[in-house]
Amino acid sequence: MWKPEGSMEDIPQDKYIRRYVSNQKWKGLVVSDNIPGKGRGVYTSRRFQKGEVNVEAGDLGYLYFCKNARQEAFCIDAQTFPCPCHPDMETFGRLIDHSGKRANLQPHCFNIDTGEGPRDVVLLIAKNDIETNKELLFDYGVRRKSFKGEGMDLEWL
Ligand SMILES: C[S@@+](CC[C@H](N)C(=O)[O-])C[C@H]1O[C@@H](n2cnc3c(N)ncnc32)[C@H](O)[C@@H]1O
Repeated sequence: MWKPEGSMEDIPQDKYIRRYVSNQKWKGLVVSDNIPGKGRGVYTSRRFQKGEVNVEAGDLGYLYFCKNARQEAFCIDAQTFPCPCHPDMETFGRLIDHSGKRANLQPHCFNIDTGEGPRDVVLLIAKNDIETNKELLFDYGVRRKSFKGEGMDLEWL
C-alpha cells in the first residue's frame, strides 16, 4: 500500500500539477503502440529530473490501494474505461507498464484541489533523472503470489 505524501511543495513543477491532473496534458510523454510482449507503453520525449512528476496514475488498469494524508485507506478503481474524472479521454497513466526491478517512477498519494474540490490522486514521480526516449515503468506493487496466487500465470509479473 502506498503511503501519503503530506505536501506537494517539494515537487519542482507544483504549480502546473493541478492543471495537468485536470486536463491530462502531461508534457514530455509519448505513447508507443507496439512494444514486443507488452502492447502499449509510455516513453519520455524529454529529460525528466529526479523528483519531477511525470503523470497521474489515477487511470491505471487495476485497483490501486493507497492511504491518504489522513491515513484513510482508499482504492483507485482504474479498471473502468473511461474513468469518471476524465470521461472523454485516454490517459497516459493507464498505459504505463510494470517493472519490479527497472521501475523509474515511484507512486505517491496526494490530496489536491483542481478547482472542483479536493480529491486523492496518485502521482508518478521520477525516482532518478530519466533521459529522453526511455520507457516509463513503475512497480505495480503486486507479485505472482499476491491475491492467493491469482497471477501465477502472468509471466511478466
Ligand atoms: C496498465 S496496462 C499498461 C498498458 C498496456 N501495455 C496496454 O497495452 O494497454 C497493464 C497491462 O499491461 C501489460 N503489462 C504491463 N507491464 C508489462 C510488462 N512488464 N510486460 C508485459 N506486459 C505488461 C499487462 O497486460 C497488464 O495487464
